[in-house]
Amino acid sequence: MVYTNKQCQFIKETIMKVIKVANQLEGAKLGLEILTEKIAAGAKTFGLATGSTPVEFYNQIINSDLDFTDKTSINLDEYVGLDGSDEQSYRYFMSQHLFNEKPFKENFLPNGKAKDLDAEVKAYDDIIATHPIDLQILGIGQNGHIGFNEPGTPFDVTTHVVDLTESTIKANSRYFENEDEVPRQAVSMGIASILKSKTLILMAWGEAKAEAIKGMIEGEVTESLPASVLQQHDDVIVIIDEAAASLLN
Ligand SMILES: N[C@@H]1[C@@H](O)[C@H](O)[C@@H](COP(=O)(O)O)O[C@@H]1O
Repeated sequence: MVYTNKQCQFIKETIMKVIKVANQLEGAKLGLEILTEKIAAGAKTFGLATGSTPVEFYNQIINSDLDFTDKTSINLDEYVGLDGSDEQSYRYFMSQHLFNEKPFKENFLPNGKAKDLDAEVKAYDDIIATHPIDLQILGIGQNGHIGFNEPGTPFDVTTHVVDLTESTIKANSRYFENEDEVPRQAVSMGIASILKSKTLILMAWGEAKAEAIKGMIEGEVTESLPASVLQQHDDVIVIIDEAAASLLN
C-alpha cells in the first residue's frame, strides 16, 4: 500500500501500523485514501463509528466522488432508549454527518428502542455475519473502549447490551444538555465481531486520548484496555495526531 500523504510519519511497524499525522484534517485525508484504495479493491461493507473523531473523515467522504449506492454500512453501536429521530441517537448522528449526503444501499445500526433487546442483539449478530466487514472505522474512548466495549468486556463477546461506565457517561455528556440525559446503556457490536473485520482504521486526536493510545500500542493486551486487543489483529492502521501520540516511546 502506498500512502501519498506527505504529512504523515511512519512511526512503528509491528503488526499495527501507526501513522502520526500533522492534524485531524491530514488524518481524515489519509483515511479517505485508504478507503478509496479498499473500494477499488472491491470493499463493499464498511463498519462505521460515531463520536467527534470521524467527523472530518466523513466530510472528506462527502466531498469525494466516491459512490456508496451499492455499499453497506454497519455501525458499531446505539444508545438504548433513543429513537433514530432523537437528535442524540447515533442513527441521527450518522444521517447528519454522512448518510443524508452520501446515500448507501443500506445502513445498519442497532435499534435502541427495540422492545426485546435480546432479540435485537441476536438480529444484529446475524446482520454482521451475513455482511462481513471489509473496513472498520474506530475511534477510542478515553478509557480505551472501542464501540461501547468498556474495560472488563471479555474479548469473545459479540453484540451485547452494555452498562456504560461513569467515565464514558461523563465524557459523552458533552453531546447532551447534562449528564443525567446520557443513556446508561447501549447496544454495541462486541470485540469478537470487531476483530472479524478484514481491515481496521483507528483514529484518535488530542491529548485526552494519549494515555489510551499508549496503552493500546505499547501496553499489554488486556481486557482492562479493550483497544489493546487490536495488537492481535493483523491489519490495523492507527492514525493519530501529535497530541494523541505524545506519550508514545
Ligand atoms: N461509542 C462511541 C465510540 O465509538 C467513540 O469512539 C467514543 C469516542 O468519542 P469521540 O470520538 O467523540 O472522542 O465515543 C463513544 O463512546
